[in-house]
Amino acid sequence: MNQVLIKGARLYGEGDPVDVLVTGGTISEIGCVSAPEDAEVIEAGGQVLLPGFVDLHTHLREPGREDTETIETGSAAAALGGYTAVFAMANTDPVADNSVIVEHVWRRGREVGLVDVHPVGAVTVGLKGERLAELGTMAKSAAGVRVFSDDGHCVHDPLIMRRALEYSTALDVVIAQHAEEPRLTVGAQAHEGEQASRLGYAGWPASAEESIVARDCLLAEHAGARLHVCHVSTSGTADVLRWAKDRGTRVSAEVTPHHLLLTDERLATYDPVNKVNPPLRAGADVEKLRAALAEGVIDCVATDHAPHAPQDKDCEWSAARPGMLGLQTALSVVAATMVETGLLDWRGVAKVMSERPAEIAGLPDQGRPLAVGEPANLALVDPGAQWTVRGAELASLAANTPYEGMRLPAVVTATLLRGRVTAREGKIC
Ligand SMILES: NC(=O)N[C@@H](CC(=O)O)C(=O)O
Ligand SMILES: [Zn+2]
Ligand SMILES: [Zn+2]
Repeated sequence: MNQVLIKGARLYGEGDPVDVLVTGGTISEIGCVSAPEDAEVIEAGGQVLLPGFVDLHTHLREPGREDTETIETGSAAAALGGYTAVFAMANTDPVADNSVIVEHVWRRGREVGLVDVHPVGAVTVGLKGERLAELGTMAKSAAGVRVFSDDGHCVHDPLIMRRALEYSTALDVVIAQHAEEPRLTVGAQAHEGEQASRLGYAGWPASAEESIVARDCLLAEHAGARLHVCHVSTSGTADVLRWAKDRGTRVSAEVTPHHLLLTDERLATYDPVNKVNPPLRAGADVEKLRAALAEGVIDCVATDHAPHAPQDKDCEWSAARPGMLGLQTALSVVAATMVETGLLDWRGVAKVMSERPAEIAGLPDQGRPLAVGEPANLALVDPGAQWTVRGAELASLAANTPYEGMRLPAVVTATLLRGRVTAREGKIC
């Protein structure tokens, strides 16, 4: 049986270094272990061992835009970023609104084998917001869809959203909402505020997000359903989430690394690499989002990894597509914004990047404790190392990273999926 020995790792960055032996797909021994014959040995030198990361929000672009990302290249980016499971959004072409597409994505992910690729099913047919898609058929398909979202679009019709939430309770699935009241964002190009006025962009108001989140929390509460809020970007949304959670609403939420680090000040260059939906917000929002994540008001970090072709990004701002790469930089941005600031320790990072997202999506074998008998889905992180981001060197087919040339802390040095090394020292295995 395949064996891997991780020598001298600090579990969750705590205590003295220990050796972790992985046999088959399982952690078989923790302590002082001498290397069995034939075991692959990883010298950890005191690095931080965490459960493999789980991304609830990834765009892999297959089928339809294989020129920007495929399940294979996106899986490689995920493995290099420390991920062992990703949720592939439904806004592909054709849309993942039926069991044929979700089963294709699921099977292709298995064939590539670098990360568990879980397809997200669309809530409405063709993401049009008019008719519910066949949620039950997708949930019962081989792909076993557990998360549904029209991401890229908001399920804005309250009657359709109510029906989706009610239907979801019988299937025990979660509806993930891209919260954007479309009537409030017609022509919107940037966060509504001083910067947008100065640059002459139509504003994307915070209330477009907050009004939908408040509405959906109430709809979910009345339906007894589970709601997940995608890419929270405003301070007011954090307040609404706290209010809803205090009432006992079954709501969870994610924040992206870019909304934890970047502000709309970046827009001064007019470079569309900074264009994203929801838009980069003000400094006060960023501060509030970090605090809300540290407190658990926001449950987890999700990348919203959104690859785009050069011709869709290197153009006039208003014509450019929104979205930015995220899988390979997420851990480092979380280290910079949450760990170096003292807001989270590494155990906290395990919670927001692995344990909570696995719970939200109902994955039984991810986000598990680092203990004997548990599945060996692992990420090894060198907390003291730094690296310089180069879009062209990332595994994604696209290169639209907003962190180009930035020096970031913390490097993922190895990733294990069910005991198999998928990435090591920046290379795919
Ligand atoms: N985040 C983005 O700006 N873009 C996403 C869609 C989305 O997440 O809303 C995309 O698919 O490119
Ligand atoms: Zn979205
Ligand atoms: Zn998205």
